[in-house]
This record gives sequence, structure tokens and C-alpha cells, in this order.
Amino acid sequence: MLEIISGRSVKKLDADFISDRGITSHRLMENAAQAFCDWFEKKYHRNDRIGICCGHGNNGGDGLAIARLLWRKGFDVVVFLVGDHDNASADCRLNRELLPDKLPAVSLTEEDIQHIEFDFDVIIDALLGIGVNRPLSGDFLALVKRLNRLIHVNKIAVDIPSGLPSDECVEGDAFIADITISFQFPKYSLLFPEHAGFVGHLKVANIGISQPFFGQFSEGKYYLQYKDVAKRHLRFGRFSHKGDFGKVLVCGGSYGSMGALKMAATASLRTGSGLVTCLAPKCGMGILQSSLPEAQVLTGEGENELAGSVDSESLSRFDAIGIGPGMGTSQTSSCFLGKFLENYKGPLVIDADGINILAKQPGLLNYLNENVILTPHVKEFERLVGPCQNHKERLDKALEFSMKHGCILILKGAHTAISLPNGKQYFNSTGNKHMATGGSGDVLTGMITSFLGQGYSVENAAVCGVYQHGLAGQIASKNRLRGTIASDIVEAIPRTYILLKID
Ligand SMILES: NC(=O)C1=CN([C@@H]2O[C@H](COP(=O)(O)OP(=O)(O)OC[C@H]3O[C@@H](n4cnc5c(N)ncnc54)[C@H](O)[C@@H]3O)[C@@H](O)[C@H]2O)[C@@H](O)CC1
Ligand SMILES: Nc1ncnc2c1ncn2[C@@H]1O[C@H](COP(=O)(O)OP(=O)(O)O)[C@@H](O)[C@H]1O
Ligand SMILES: [K+]
Repeated sequence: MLEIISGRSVKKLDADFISDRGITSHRLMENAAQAFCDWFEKKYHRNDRIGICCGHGNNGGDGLAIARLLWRKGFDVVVFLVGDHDNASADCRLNRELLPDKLPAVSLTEEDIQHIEFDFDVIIDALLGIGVNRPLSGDFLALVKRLNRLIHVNKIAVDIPSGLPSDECVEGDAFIADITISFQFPKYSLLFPEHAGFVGHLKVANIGISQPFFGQFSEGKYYLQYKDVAKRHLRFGRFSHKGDFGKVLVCGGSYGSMGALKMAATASLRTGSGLVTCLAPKCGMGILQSSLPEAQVLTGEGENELAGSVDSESLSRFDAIGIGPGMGTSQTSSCFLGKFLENYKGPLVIDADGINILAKQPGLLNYLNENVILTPHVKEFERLVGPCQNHKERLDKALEFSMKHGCILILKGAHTAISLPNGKQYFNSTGNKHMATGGSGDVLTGMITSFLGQGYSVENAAVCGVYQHGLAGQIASKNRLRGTIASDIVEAIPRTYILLKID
């Protein structure tokens, strides 16, 4: 996992690393520039015209080092300098001195910015990094606005789009990047949906600061990576039987919303559950039996929605339960959920209408405990905790909720955030916009329920479920793009195991 630390701690982290390794800050900047160039070289051609805009801080220093390295590799580079270069940071100044004589470097005034022709294939933004401490103004603002108006140019931000603060929501303008290459870890604000339009595609470049150095600066926020997820998986042996893979129950569905339950149950099967049972109202029997022959179906007392109750002994036969998809929020369904929570204390995922009912009946929140995982999307979450002004507030409240109620809360979206009762927050790195389609949340419920049933800890079930769900979305959308539907994500789940090399 990559630690996400706040911008103010990065300088101290750098200083620690530099003194421990006995290297100079210039060397660290060189590593950052080299990491950027290694990626850049694979993607762009020597005949692309490249404009690199450099400020007077260390982000500008990165830009100047990148210019030198690309020039040496035969790229066609022009540097533009903006800001107070007479008082530039030491490493920015040094990198300016190291620029080859023949590499064109143009200092821009506000007047130039309006009139100069930016005839480039690629613009690299190294104006301001995480040291930004006020909204853009003057030359910086003029240049960013001008660059943002350019079309048919590939725009790349170094570390963070200039103008975005590293830990807060932006006020005013910022550079609009197609791609952001963030050094060592994604800066916190790059994960906010409000900034999606500025960040573009997010990539993280390793500049060699190893994870132990982050220890003392840890803020309990982490960016999930492939290898951290793979190692959380349980392995099953040659003689494993279906009981080892878990018996799960998926409850929900109502007249007209049986598909949600069907998708959650299919996702549990595709994630590897040994036995999947659906609990649905009577109207679901025919639909579920014919569309999903691998699952067993139980019907409750209600005709069109779940009603009455299921005794605790019957519920305790299952290793894990997922409840909510398609269940509706009527008084009858609410009573059903209340009785269910009274009778069942095992591993549990509550999603969709299950969460909407909790929002309407806050008394039920007393039933939450360390075995429970809630999976709201943003709207469901705000029904639960009240309106939030921005995503930062949402993330803070998600953590607060999780710590207060002792359960795991998964706030879904791009970079889904998993909040744990111990105060940690994990951010997902998989998934894409093509997953924003009806039913994909139900798929996640089925996957996490399946992992719980297979004996994963609640934390590991949440982490593996979220990460693999995103991976399945990526696989499913590869050839379908906007035509991706939730059932495609379900069908892609088995391939995520192949990618993770887990049998
Ligand atoms: N571990 C890391 O993350 C590393 C970071 N490096 C780079 O260093 C950057 C941070 O460098 P700095 O701390 O020098 O910060 P910046 O490069 O963001 O620049 C800060 C300077 O800009 C001024 N400034 C702030 N807001 C402004 C505004 N709105 N308009 C005009 N001027 C403004 C400040 O007064 C200060 O002089 C990172 O973003 C990254 O690019 C790398 O060089 C090496 C390693
Ligand atoms: N832009 C996106 N990038 C990554 N994942 C996304 C994006 N949009 C949606 N998702 C994922 O798709 C799922 C949507 O869930 P949800 O909103 O509950 O859908 P539904 O209610 O239709 O089942 C979530 O897991 C979410 O993280
Ligand atoms: K930048």
C-alpha cells in the first residue's frame, strides 16, 4: 500500500530520506525527473514538440530537470519560465544552470502570455506543486488560463495540476491535465471527485522513497495496490470442498427489482462461494430459479417485498449474509430489516435500500458492530449522515461514522474509500467510469459477501472485494466501453483471479 501523507509532511519526509541516504535534495529531484522521463519516453515520440512550463519552486525544478533529461534523449523541448526566478528555490536554480545552452528557455511576462504562440503537441505543467499556498493570480493564472484553452495538445501535470492544493478543495482556477504523474503517492486531493476534471488520468511514479520512511508521518490513509491485495487472499487446497468456500445468503429484491438480488447472488457465485441462497419475496421465486439455477431460493412471508422475520437459528446456518439490493424501503421492508438485525450477528454486508432504511430509522444503527460492512454510494451516505459540502468532508464523516459505530464503511465511487473502526482509510486504485451503470453496486455486495463467507476477515473481505470489483470493471469494459453493463462485470470476476494469480 502507498501511504498518503499531507503536503506539509512531504518536506520533512524528503529531509529525513535525504539525510538517511546521504544524498542531496538535488539527487531526489533528479530521481523524480528520471521517473517522469522513463514513463514519458514510452508514450511519446522524438518528433513531438514539447513545451515545459516551469515555476520558481521545486515543482519548477522538476520541470527544468525533465527538460534537460528529455533534451539529452533527443526530444524537441522548449522551456517557459514563470514566477520569481531571481528568488527561485535552490534546486530550481541549480537545474536552471544545468540546462544545456542550446535548449530554448523563454521567460514569460503577462503580456507575452497573451500573445505567444503555443504550437506544441505536449505541454508539461511544472508551474506549482504541493507548495501552492493561495489561489492562482498574476502570471500563473494568466498562463494556466491560456494553457487550459489550448486544444489538440496533450497536457501533463507534474506531481499535481498547478493550482490544486494537495489536501483541500481548490478555490479558483487550476491547470486542466489529461494526465497527472504524481510522485511516490497520489496527493490526497487528487482523489476528490471535484478535482477529476483537473487531474485527468492519474499515475503514480516511484521516486525511490521506501515505505518505512513514511512511518512517522503516517496519517492512516493508504492507496491500494495489486500486491497488497493479492497477499490478503486465502488459499484453498486440493481437497477443499464446497463447505470451505462458504455458504452465503443474499437477501433483497421486491416486485420490479429482482434483478438487483440476482446480480448480487451471481457475483457471490462468480467470486467463489460454495453455496449461495437467495432470500426474496414470493414473487421472486420463478425469476431467480430460472435465471440462476446454481442458487437456492427461499421466499419470505411477503408476496412483493420481504416481510415478517427469519429466526436466528435459520440465519446462523450461513457463514455470511448480504442484505439490501432491490429490497425497497416500505414500512414492511423496514420492519423486516429491524427483525433481521435483531436475529443475526454474523458477518454482514448492508447495501442500497438496507442503508436507506437505516437512514430513515437511525435507531437501527445500534445494531451495527465489528462484523458489519456498509456500502453506500455518495447519495446513500448523505442520507445516512446528512449533507456534506465537499468530498473532503464526506471522507472525514465516513471515518467518523466507522469509528463511532465500530463497523466498516465503504464509500463508493471513483477511488472508493474503505473506512475502518481503527481510524484507517484505504483508497481504491482500480475501476473506471464505465462502472457507473445500474447494478454495479449490487455486484460489489455479492463479492464482499462471498469473501466473508469464504472466511476472510471483514477488513480483507472489504479490501479484496473493492479492489477486485474495480479490476472486474476494467476487464469488462475493455471491449465494451460505454456499453458495459453490470452483468459484464459479474462475468469478468473470474478473470481477476487470473490477474492476481490466485486459484
Ligand atoms: N517527495 C516529493 O514528493 C518530491 C517533491 N518534489 C517536487 O517539489 C514540489 C514542491 O516544491 P515546493 O515546496 O518548492 O513548492 P512549489 O513548487 O509548489 O512552489 C512553491 C513556491 O511557489 C510560491 N507560491 C505558492 N502559491 C503560489 C501562487 N498561487 N502563485 C504564485 N506563487 C505561489 C510559494 O511562495 C513558493 O515560493 C512537489 O510538488 C514536487 O513537484 C520533487 O522535486 C522531489 C521529491
Ligand atoms: N467513475 C468511476 N470510477 C470507478 N468506479 C466507479 C465509477 N463510478 C462508479 N463506480 C463503481 O461502481 C459501483 C456503483 O455502485 P452503485 O452506485 O451502488 O450502483 P447501483 O446502485 O446501480 O448498484 C461502485 O462500486 C463504484 O465504486
Ligand atoms: K504542477
